[in-house]
Amino acid sequence: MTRVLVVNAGSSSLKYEVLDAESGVRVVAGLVERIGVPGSPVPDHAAALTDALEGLDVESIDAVGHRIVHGGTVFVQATVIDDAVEAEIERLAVLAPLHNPPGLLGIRAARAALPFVPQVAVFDTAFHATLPPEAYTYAIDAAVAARYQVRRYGFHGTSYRYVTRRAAELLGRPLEQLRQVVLHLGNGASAAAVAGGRSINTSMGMTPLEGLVMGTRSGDLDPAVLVHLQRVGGFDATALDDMLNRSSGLKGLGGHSDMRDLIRAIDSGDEAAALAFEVYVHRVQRYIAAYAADLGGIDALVFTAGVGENSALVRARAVERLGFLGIVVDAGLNAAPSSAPRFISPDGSPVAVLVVPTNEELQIAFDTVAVISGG
Ligand SMILES: Nc1ncnc2c1ncn2[C@@H]1O[C@H](COP(=O)(O)OP(=O)(O)O)[C@@H](O)[C@H]1O
Ligand SMILES: CC(=O)OP(=O)(O)O
Ligand SMILES: [Mg+2]
Repeated sequence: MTRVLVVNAGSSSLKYEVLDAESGVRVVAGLVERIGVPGSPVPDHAAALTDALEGLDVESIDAVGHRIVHGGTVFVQATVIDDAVEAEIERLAVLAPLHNPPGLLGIRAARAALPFVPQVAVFDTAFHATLPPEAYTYAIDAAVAARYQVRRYGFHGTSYRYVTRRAAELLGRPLEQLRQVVLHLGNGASAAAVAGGRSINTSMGMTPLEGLVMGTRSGDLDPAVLVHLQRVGGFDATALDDMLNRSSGLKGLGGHSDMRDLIRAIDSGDEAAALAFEVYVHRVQRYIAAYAADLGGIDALVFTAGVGENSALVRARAVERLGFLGIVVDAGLNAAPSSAPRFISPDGSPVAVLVVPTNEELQIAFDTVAVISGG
């Protein structure tokens, strides 16, 4: 039996689990949400982590798996952490300012608390190492891109790997034959086009800022907006970074980063919140259609993560105009509350639409054991 402690520092959450990597059975599970959200009792990831580690029986743990968001071009698979790996993750933090720093806090806290236990980093970027050049290349001056290592990476890869396999099982078809569009809609949100289990496009780019509208992040933007704000608004790099990553998205438009809070505000008649929701849904819809085109057709559309798993309203609105692609949801199936993986398209639909709860922790535990056992 191999007991793995998994630490998943999301941008607004800390998820930790101790699980038996052979059976997948959970021994301990904890979730701290709304980290840093105004009014929340949890100010930052460090506080959340200290509380988490205090409650654990460290003697029983054989390995620790850490979710690390940015692995750059160096880490294309899960890697045992030593001082050099830790330093490289720190160097990459500038490319994932909301994520690599809490990920590092997790590594440091766990290495201090469990100094003799192997620790493994499992990277969000790794799954997207298969992106073709036409998907990972930005159309900027190639010399500038090369000099500053500007390219797209993509994130949420651990989630995509787990969810696409589960979807294939549910469909009863080989993963290798499926064209899937997956929407990972959490606080951070992205879409991926997955052909035969390989990522061929994804909406996040060099950093987890590109693509969909998120809790506090803008997603896609005309880059000239940044130039304008620098020239006319006096914004410097820090101010831009802060605005785009922390005070944009649903929060910037509608005053709430958390989708539950946003929907509550809409229900009470808040027009700014309603506009934020429309912009969010419009963007999701566009990526579904674009990725169906990238794949040359779509067999399955899969919703996952906090919003994708729980908001029937977001799912219904996202596919509302996509009937021309064969994408429709059954209103009753979509609205039925459930935490199980399930179909929400009508029987016999040309495109299967599914809700598949992600399990990054389980995937990280498997990957951790595979790495330390040399598999
Ligand atoms: N029942 C629900 N309806 C709508 N949104 C929900 C629901 N439950 C959770 N969410 C949303 O899921 C998001 C958090 O997703 P999660 O995947 O946990 O985030 P993280 O990116 O931090 O890992 C929040 O916006 C939250 O409001
Ligand atoms: C990469 C990313 O945005 O992660 P999360 O959704 O957990 O914030
Ligand atoms: Mg997450």
